[in-house]
Amino acid sequence: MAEQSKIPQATAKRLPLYYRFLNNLHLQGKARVSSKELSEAVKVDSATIRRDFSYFGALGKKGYGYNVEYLLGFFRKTLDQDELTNVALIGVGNLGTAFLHYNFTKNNNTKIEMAFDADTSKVGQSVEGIPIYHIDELERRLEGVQAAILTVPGVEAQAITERLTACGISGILNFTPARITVPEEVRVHHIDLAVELQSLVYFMKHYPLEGEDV
Ligand SMILES: NC(=O)c1ccc[n+]([C@@H]2O[C@H](COP(=O)([O-])OP(=O)(O)OC[C@H]3O[C@@H](n4cnc5c(N)ncnc54)[C@H](O)[C@@H]3O)[C@@H](O)[C@H]2O)c1
Repeated sequence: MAEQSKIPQATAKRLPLYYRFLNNLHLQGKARVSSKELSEAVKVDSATIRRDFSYFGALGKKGYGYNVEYLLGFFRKTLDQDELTNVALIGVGNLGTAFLHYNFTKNNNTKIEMAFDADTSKVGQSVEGIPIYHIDELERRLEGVQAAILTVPGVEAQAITERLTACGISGILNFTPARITVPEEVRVHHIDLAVELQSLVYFMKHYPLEGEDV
């Protein structure tokens, strides 16, 4: 990820989005893509796409667009797509089960390797081939896992986080409402659908789209 330190964070955040779309184009045998096409597919305005791409030296030619293979090669290197990050999911309830059914590896560099729950009726089962272990086995099983998805009740989040970080987990995707405290070298991304929905409605009201490319 060395190159990513030189590009703005907002640009870095859009890279997986670009990567996914370009990978699909590549699989369909497309050799090039215009910034307009990209813009419509990933819902990012084309001026932003051009600026983002200029950071990695992909300038695109007028009337030709971008070379899909070149961009993919760049993204793969930057996003470490060739390196798979193993993920553990903690809490196989409504939300957790849905995530286990979703095939993250299809267009991505992450794989849920294992899941944990405290409910003994779930332990020993598997979802889409992903085994569910008892949470008591966390320390014993986490070998080779770098990141975790937290889908347990909020009250359980901090205690589990402490066990995860003690095992060397360096990234947590937190879906619980709890604000978890972690050592400073651990990255936490918090996802709250209620906040996202509220923000969507706010933007719908205050910044209505006019249906044209900005
Ligand atoms: N971020 C969002 O947008 C969003 C949306 C919905 C729910 N949530 C949150 O996600 C979490 C999960 O929601 P849900 O609807 O799937 O709940 P759920 O009750 O269906 O699932 C929770 C699971 O965690 C397990 N669990 C409880 N304590 C545990 C422990 N100590 N160790 C391991 N597993 C344990 C339970 O057995 C259960 O299977 C909750 O914190 C909820 O508030 C977040």
